[in-house]
Amino acid sequence: MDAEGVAASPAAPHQPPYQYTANQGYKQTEEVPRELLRQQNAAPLADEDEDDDYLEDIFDEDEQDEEWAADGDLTKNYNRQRQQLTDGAAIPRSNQQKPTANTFASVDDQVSALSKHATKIRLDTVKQDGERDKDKADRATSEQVLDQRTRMILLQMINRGAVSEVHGAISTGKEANVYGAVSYDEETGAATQRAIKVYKTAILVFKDRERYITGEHRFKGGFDKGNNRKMVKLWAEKEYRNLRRIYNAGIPCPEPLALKLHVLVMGFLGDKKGWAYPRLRDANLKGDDVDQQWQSLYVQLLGTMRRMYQVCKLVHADLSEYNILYHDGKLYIIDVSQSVEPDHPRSLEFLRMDIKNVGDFFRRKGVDTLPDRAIFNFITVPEGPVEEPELAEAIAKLYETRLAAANDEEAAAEEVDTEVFRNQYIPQTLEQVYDIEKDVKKLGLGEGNELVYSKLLADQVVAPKADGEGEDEDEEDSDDESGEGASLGSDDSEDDESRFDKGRPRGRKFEDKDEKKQHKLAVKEAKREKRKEKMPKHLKKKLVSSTSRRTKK
Ligand SMILES: Nc1ncnc2c1ncn2[C@@H]1O[C@H](COP(=O)(O)OP(=O)(O)OP(=O)(O)O)[C@@H](O)[C@H]1O
Ligand SMILES: [Mg+2]
Repeated sequence: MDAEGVAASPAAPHQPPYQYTANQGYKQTEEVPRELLRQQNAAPLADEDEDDDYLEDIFDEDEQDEEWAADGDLTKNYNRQRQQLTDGAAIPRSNQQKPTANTFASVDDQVSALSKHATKIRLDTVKQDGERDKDKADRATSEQVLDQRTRMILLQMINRGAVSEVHGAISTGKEANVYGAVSYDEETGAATQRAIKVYKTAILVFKDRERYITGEHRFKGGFDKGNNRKMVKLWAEKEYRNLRRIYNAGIPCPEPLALKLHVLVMGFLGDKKGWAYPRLRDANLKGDDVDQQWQSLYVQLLGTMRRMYQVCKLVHADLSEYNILYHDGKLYIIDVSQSVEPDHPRSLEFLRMDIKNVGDFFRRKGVDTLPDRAIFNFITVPEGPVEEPELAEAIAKLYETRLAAANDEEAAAEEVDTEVFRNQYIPQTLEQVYDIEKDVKKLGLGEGNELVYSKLLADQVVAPKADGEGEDEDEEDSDDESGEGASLGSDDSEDDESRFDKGRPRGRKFEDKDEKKQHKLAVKEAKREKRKEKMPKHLKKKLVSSTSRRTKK
């Protein structure tokens, strides 16, 4: 293991450390801090293609307002960066029409100006539990070599004040690395820990993720599996927005703080010294009522799942003891990039899988768990509480009804039922119902409860967000006419009329086909008209920067 991140020589702020050659990309010159040089020599970076725009999109100011999402004061951040950059080098203002010739110069200058922060990326400061995984700690060091794009984004984040220093990896995985970071208060100097999740752009595992995206209306028009970089950016964006929903609903999770391309800054779940909370899997409960603690954690989690479904309109879709952190009796939900909305064609399947994983884990901990089907209904039925302590009370009732009926025979029947449930096909739309006539007959006979999708039928279908709800999470897209929650790829959303379908009673499937087509056409036309009136980006930007922008909520 070589000594990464030994103090680098200070960067020379006036010299661009890179030279741009057309069609060859960026070549480093001697002015590069030693640290950066070592990074470049360290390993072949699979991700590093030599596109002309390899770094350009990072500095693309036109896109910045959209790509840079921060909960802090954007204007302040923006001005601070402008200020800091112009301190170091004369930077041509490039936010007018983006003259191509100038952009390259500007990128060089900006890279140069940012390199003065190079020493604040100190990946040698790895904070990992030695007991937990020694190999992993070693891997952390060898795997945390950053590609230039990521490095630039991190420097930019430092420059903008999103974080003050980036430290070593807390976790290195197949799809993402999570780094520790610190933010120092400008006035008091007080340190706050942060976590930065960096999605890997050169990965094959993402292919598997297609199933979470296919059918996801939020990815319509924005998903291009041929382009890893774009895809990973979408993925990070999805995690950011999902986190925001979950955080705003008051569910314990990392606070989403800033996002740029494939790099996400969030609140740190851990102590003041930078030690992360353990995963639920590794939680070491103490005391003489450990069984009781596991039981109440189980109940807590079921409540959280229902809240996520009913309030955030999300199914986690990768929920397990690995994606939950534990601290002091509280469960924190993490890793939500793959979470889907209830109208995703496979959301119920994912929910069932989540329920199974959770149940399996808690059973291993000795918890008397509820049957999967009962939980599935508890989570999906629209009526009922979505807040504590009512949620826990509702679960207690589920236990009571079960106990009242409990005898050996019924317990056995319950087990069979759970097996059946786990293997049952869950139709998500009426078109997917195998034998609709049979099911309708069942309904007529008052046996609708036997249908696995019984809680989701017409009048009970999960309602979409009421108007005005969820606004808080979409401030920066305030011109997005849909007002939709976590939309992605907002520029290419013309084909995204599915969002209008969202949450309509499934009965709409019965609508006359032509009528439906007409409706779609009308919606499309209306959107086209609306776009015509849309202000060009550069004008909007100018206007925005001349007026004071949104303030922190
Ligand atoms: N906000 C946070 N605060 C503290 N630790 C975190 C935070 N986010 C993630 N971690 C740590 O990083 C680990 C990986 O995070 P996460 O589950 O989000 O990544 P991942 O998508 O599973 O990555 P991969 O699949 O590549 O392993 C977590 O198990 C947790 O230990
Ligand atoms: Mg994970």
